[in-house]
Amino acid sequence: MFFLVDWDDYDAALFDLDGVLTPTAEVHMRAWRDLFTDYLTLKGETARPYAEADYFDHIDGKPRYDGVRDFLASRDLTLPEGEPSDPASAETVCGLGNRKNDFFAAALAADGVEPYAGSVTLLDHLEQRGTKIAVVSSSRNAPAVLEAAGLADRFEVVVDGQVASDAGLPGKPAPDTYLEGARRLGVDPEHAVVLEDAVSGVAAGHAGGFGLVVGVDRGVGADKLADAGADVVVTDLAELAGER
Ligand SMILES: O=P(O)(O)OC[C@H]1O[C@@H](O)[C@H](O)[C@@H](O)[C@@H]1O
Repeated sequence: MFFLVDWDDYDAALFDLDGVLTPTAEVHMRAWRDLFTDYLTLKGETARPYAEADYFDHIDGKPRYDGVRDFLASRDLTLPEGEPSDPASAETVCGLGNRKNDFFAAALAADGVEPYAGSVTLLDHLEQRGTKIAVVSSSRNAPAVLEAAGLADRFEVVVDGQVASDAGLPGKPAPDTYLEGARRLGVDPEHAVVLEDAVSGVAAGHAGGFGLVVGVDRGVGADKLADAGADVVVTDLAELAGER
């Protein structure tokens, strides 16, 4: 059998979470749809209604408030930034982001989350061969999602949205959070693999000079991931769990 990655060439793998290890990109996607559909309707805005493509084009993979700001900009709308502590009722970038988080948290509590089976197969494979692993997620919910999915104990290094915000690191598509993940693992980015399902995340891995960027196509499209800098594109991480 032919495998796409020769793990002997790399010391570490840095995984995005939502859409790569767990199917929670869909949960985020629905929460964003609920937020912006309500928001545009209640405002009586004449702006084009929210559509599924908006998630992939403006929001996917980015930190919470960047997603709000970038979607509003796509409709020529601006709001005051506000503060992360803003209540969900506040009409600010942070308030809307926190409103979306209420939708996300309710769905996570109601439905729980199971990791992708193929992703667990790859994690087991890497653990067996001693390859270092980390999670690099834009989400402030990453620790809760890892816990709910039963994956928390597998990762000593987790760079999430809260860690990035505390350290003042710009979010994806900037490479900084992935570079921080590599630094915390003690590996050279050239000898590490980034695994990402979002265009913004693939672009971050590419900009960071990582040895290999794997695009995981969960609906974005292989062409878009390759255009953003993915070296290989797979649809299931089990495709990478073997020796070449
Ligand atoms: O959970 P948070 O902190 O609101 O972060 C949201 C973002 O988290 C990312 O991991 C997802 O890929 C994004 O699409 C999502 O919008």
